[in-house]
Amino acid sequence: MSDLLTPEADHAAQRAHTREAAVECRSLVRIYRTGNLEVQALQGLELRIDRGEFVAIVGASGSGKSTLLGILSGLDAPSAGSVRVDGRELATLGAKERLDYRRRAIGFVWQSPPRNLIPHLTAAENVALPQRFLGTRRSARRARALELLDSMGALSCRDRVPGQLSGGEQQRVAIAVALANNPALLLADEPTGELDSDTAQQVFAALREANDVHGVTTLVVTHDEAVAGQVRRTIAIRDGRTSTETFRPGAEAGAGRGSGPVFESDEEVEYVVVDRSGRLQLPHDLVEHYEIRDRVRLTREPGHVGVWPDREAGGDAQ
Ligand SMILES: Nc1ncnc2c1ncn2[C@@H]1O[C@H](COP(=O)(O)OP(=O)(O)OP(=O)(O)O)[C@@H](O)[C@H]1O
Repeated sequence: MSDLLTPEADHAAQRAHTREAAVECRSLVRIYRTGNLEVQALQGLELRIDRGEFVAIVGASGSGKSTLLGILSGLDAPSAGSVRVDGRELATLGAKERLDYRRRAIGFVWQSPPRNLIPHLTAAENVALPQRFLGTRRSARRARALELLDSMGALSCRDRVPGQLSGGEQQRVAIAVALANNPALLLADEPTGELDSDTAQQVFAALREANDVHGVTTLVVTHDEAVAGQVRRTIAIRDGRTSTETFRPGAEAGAGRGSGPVFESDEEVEYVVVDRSGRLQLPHDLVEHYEIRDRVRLTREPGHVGVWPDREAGGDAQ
């Protein structure tokens, strides 16, 4: 809250907010229609990610995570709202611009290793291929492919086809492919979902490397708490909206932690997202724990707002 900040800190916070974000979604809506059925997969989602951030997206099955990635990757378009990536408004892109956006601005890693690579090409050829779309010369393509494979710890895989690689090796090659055109945004949908925990750690380390060394803004959808626990910022999606955010200042050192409603400690701070109309969604476990029903009572306190279960509605004030 601004009354807790010094004027300098307040200005710095404002400057940070007006800087162009890598990703900015405003009131994002995606409705799927099949016959008479309508599913609102995204229901006014708000999201801002700064350049160079590494963010994990978590949420129950069906909460809208893949739908969001589909839109950010340019494979799908929103039904309403605005989505800007690296300065481009995606909702209004034409077909040609969309293809150009997908080739230049986005790197994508799917959950299933075989889906990421072309089976009859070697690892080096897979990494070289996307660069052809940008007209990069053959020798430069090969050199960049080897450099990226090396940085992903997969140089020894260069002359093997995907069928001769383990699942973890395939995913590390897939990250190199995703980085080939120096994208603004690296998206990964459950990239460790089909791997054992040791291999998952190696693939996750490769994603960190992509973010740290190559500086690419990285967004990873994951169910894996061990993975989410190592990311500085985790955003939870519930019912098609961003609901909570958890910051872990110690995450860079690889300090994994369990999940749970943690408000504030030396290591972890949990925030609830407030949309532009002032709406917020209380985490489910708090709603249950404090027996919150229908409405809450708000109190103005110095420097913060108190949220109280409504006694008349049966809640037990804490
Ligand atoms: N092509 C589609 N047609 C109709 N409904 C869809 C389609 N794709 C997704 N949905 C619905 O939209 C909602 C969000 O789906 P989405 O795949 O984005 O969720 P998710 O959080 O990625 O789930 P999971 O973790 O299981 O992959 C779900 O109710 C899903 O059934």
